[in-house]
Amino acid sequence: MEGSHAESGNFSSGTSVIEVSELCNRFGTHVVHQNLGLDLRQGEILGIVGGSGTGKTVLLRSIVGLHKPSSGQIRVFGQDLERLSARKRSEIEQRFGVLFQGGALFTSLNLQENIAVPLIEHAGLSRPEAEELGRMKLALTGLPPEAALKYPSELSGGMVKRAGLARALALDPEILFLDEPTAGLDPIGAAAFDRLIVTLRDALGLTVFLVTHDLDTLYATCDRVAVLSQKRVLVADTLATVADTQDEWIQDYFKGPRGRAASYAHLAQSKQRSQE
Ligand SMILES: Nc1ncnc2c1ncn2[C@@H]1O[C@H](COP(=O)(O)OP(=O)(O)OP(=O)(O)O)[C@@H](O)[C@H]1O
Repeated sequence: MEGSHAESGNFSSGTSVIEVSELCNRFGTHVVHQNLGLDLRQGEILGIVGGSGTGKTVLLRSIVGLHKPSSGQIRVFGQDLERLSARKRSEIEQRFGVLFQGGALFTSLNLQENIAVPLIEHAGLSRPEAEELGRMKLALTGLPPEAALKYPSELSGGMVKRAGLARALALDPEILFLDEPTAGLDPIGAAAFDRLIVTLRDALGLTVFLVTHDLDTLYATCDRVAVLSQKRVLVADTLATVADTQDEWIQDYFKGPRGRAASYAHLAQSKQRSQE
C-alpha cells in the first residue's frame, strides 16, 4: 500500500506532548475504555478512528478536560492533569484549541465577535483588538474579509467549519483537537479542509489530534492513525502498518470498498505529484 502523508516528509519530532495510560471510562455499567494507552507526538497529525460508540469523542473530551475519567493517567506536556491545581490546569488547557462537531459557534454573534470571545476572556484584549485579531484568524482559515460580519446562520457548512477552526486557533494553541471536521462537507469542501489542516500544521507548527470517520482525510492528512477497538487503542502506527493489521474491523474499514477507493485515490495523487 502507498504510504500516508507521513512519508511526504512531514513527521513529528518524536517527543510526546500527550501520554495517556491505563485510561478507564465507564458510564454506569457501560465500560467505554479499559486500560487505554496512547501518545500524541509533537508536530504530528494523529488520526483517531474506530466504530461508532468506541469512545473517540469521550477520549478527546477526557484529554481536554471536559470529561473526568473513571481512572488512569493523562500527562500533557509532561504534567499529570489530575495533580495540577485548577489554575495550572487552565493554563495548560489554554494551549489547546478544540473544534467540536458542528463548529460550536455562538449563533447570536457574528464571526469576528465569536472569535473575540476567548481573546477577551483569556488574553485580556480589548474588544477592538480582539475583533481585529479575530479577522486575522478568519483570514488564516481561508475565509474572505466580508465573512467577519456574518452570523453563523448565514454561512455554508464549510464556512462554519472554517470559522470554528479560526476560533479554535484564537489563542495560538500548540495542540489542535478536531472532532470529525469534515463530517457533513461535500467531497470538494472536505478535500479543501484536509489541505487547510496540513497547511496550518506546517505553518504554525501545530500538533493535531483528529477524530474522523473519513478515509480520504486519513490518507490526505495523517502521519499516524490510532484505532479504537475492544475498549482500547488496538494499534497506533502509520497508515500502511495499521491497514495491514489483522483485525476484522480494521480489514473491513481499510480494505472494504470505501477504504480501497480512498487508497487508490491517494496512490493516484501521489503519482501525479511525483510527475509534476
Ligand atoms: N455523558 C454520557 N453518559 C452516558 N454515556 C455516554 C456519555 N458520553 C458518551 N457515552 C457513551 O459512550 C460511548 C462512546 O461515545 P463516543 O461519543 O465517545 O463514541 P464515538 O466513538 O465518538 O462515536 P461516533 O463515531 O458515533 O461519534 C457511547 O456508547 C456513548 O453512548
